[in-house]
Amino acid sequence: MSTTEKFAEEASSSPTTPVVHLEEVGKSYGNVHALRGVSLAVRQGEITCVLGDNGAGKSTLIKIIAGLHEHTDGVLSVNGERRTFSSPRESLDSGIATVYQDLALAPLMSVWRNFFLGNELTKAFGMLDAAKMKKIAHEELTKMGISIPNLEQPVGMLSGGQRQCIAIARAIYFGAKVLILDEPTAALGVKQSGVVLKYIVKARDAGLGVVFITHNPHHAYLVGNHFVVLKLGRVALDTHRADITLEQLTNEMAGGSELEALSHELRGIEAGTVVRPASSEGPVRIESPLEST
Ligand SMILES: Nc1ncnc2c1ncn2[C@@H]1O[C@H](COP(=O)(O)OP(=O)(O)OP(=O)(O)O)[C@@H](O)[C@H]1O
Repeated sequence: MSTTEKFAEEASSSPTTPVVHLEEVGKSYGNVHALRGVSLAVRQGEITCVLGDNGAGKSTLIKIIAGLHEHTDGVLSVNGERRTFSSPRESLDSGIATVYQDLALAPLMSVWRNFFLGNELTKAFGMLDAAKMKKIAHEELTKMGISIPNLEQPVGMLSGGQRQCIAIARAIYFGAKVLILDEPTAALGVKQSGVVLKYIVKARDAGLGVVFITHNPHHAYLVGNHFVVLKLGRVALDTHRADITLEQLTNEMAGGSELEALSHELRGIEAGTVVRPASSEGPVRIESPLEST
């Protein structure tokens, strides 16, 4: 069975009560309505993919759940309890771990120090228990199948994919119930993206509710159980895996009618003439019928 088929097969699970629930949530920055009437149910043991183009409101949504911004409308509940987080610590204390694309770890610190960052183990007289932390970090990373030969290495020397995987393993070890991943594959190549997607699936299989923010419908469809597409701050689509194909999801992301218009425009360009500049090294200019008015 191919990895794609395996992910697809694993990505079907039964619905449970939402661990994080947004009902008609809105957020305004002065006159700017970044989010309006957004409802979202995040369930444990499921990967909820939140997709959207630039400016769709994905970051704002994460910031509300992660405690960086307070919502201005609607209701946010965690485990059925109404909440408004006024700090990231409050969100973390509720079992919600957020991994940001660039800020996941401290680049100059070693792998094991990063694993325990903010949760350091101490022994007598408040001394750091380095030996114990190294041992646990090694065991936990190995358990996840993450192979980092030297845990003394600064995290900044690792690949972006390895850094994301360490951040995911750390969240699982420290007992997160919900894992929010902010575009974890955006800066990665195909192979590294695959590795990170594998750990996203592991986090789900460990029982976490995963919120996977992405621009990429292909990555989302490989692992997702539930898909929410945001457009201009509103939910444009909220559906489950059984009810949508990759093609439909991709089309939805591109925006059905916008895609139609683009395809029309491209047909026009194809029908145009290619004009080479005098210097053969210069850019190729395509004269399209759309330009010649
Ligand atoms: N602090 C802020 N003050 C004013 N407007 C903001 C602020 N943060 C976001 N916005 C606006 O809210 C809207 C949604 O932005 P947001 O960053 O949440 O979108 P996004 O989907 O994360 O986009 P991207 O993929 O580009 O990061 C945008 O119009 C943006 O300009």
